[in-house]
Amino acid sequence: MAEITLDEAKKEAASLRTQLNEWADAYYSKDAPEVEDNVYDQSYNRLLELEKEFPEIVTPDSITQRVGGQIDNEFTKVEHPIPMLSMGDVFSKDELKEFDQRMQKMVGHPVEYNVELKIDGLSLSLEYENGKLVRASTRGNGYVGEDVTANAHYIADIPQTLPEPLTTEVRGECYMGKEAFAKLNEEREEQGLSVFANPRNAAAGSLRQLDPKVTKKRQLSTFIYTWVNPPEGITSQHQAIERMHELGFHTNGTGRKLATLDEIFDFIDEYTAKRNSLTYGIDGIVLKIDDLNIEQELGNTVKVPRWEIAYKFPPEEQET
Ligand SMILES: NC(=O)c1cnc(N)c2cc(Br)sc12
Repeated sequence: MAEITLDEAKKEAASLRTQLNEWADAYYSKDAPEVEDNVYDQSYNRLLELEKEFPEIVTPDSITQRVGGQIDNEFTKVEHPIPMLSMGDVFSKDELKEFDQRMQKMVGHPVEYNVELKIDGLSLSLEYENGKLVRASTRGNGYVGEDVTANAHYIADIPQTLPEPLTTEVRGECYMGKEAFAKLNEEREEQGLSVFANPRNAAAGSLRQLDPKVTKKRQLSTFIYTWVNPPEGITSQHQAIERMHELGFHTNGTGRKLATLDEIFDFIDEYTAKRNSLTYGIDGIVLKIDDLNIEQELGNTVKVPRWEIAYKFPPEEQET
């Protein structure tokens, strides 16, 4: 950590707490996230770093002292032993090239990527015991999330029972399609209710409901893209997606295993052009090293996995 004085640490910590409280309130109390998960996580981790370096600056009301790290609410808390990390972002093809060079340097040879759409929703974990859905949870701060199992029973594309008695965990994105979003806001406007700013907020507000009957009335969907503990024989991300699809999970069929940057750039150009015509929101493209063993070897930094990156699109022009 760069050398800073106690006084500077106090000032920076106070500023981080104010900002994090505002973001957490927007996310947890208003279902209107103001920033992406990884922006929130960076500030939260910086505050943790300062409080670790200068324990005397910790205050009882600091957001790091709260159960789950955020404003507590009525949801049962769920620990994520394998954290639901966000992911690093890049905003240009040059930066993607640097990422690829970094991967090749670390791995020692060229790597293949599974390239997938980055869905604009909120992260969701699904846990199964002997093939039965026993728990669904949000990411929360990545380490502690909220139990939304009762609501997950009302999301049509989530398999409540698997065709095999697997005890396993998968993760993905809960989202609201553009059509369902427009219909929901139309209904809310007719009822004189506030409207959701975007499908992501609508999905958050519909999944993070204390009353499952409200979730039941909303048309939520999922795309599942991570197998936390894949069975023997599943050695690549591409294979994991295919097998999860066979087990009944709703996976996004656009993923491709690509080996060259030119192919990846073509994929980015293709979905930049297709973005507005998709029935769901995307905010970028995700590159993941396809070989799961390499992913394991590379592991994560304190904040994000080393082996994947999100290429972010510019914000969508709002239709006037
Ligand atoms: N395809 C994917 O891996 C993917 C899609 N959509 C997202 N919002 C995210 C977020 C993380 Br973290 S990974 C991922």
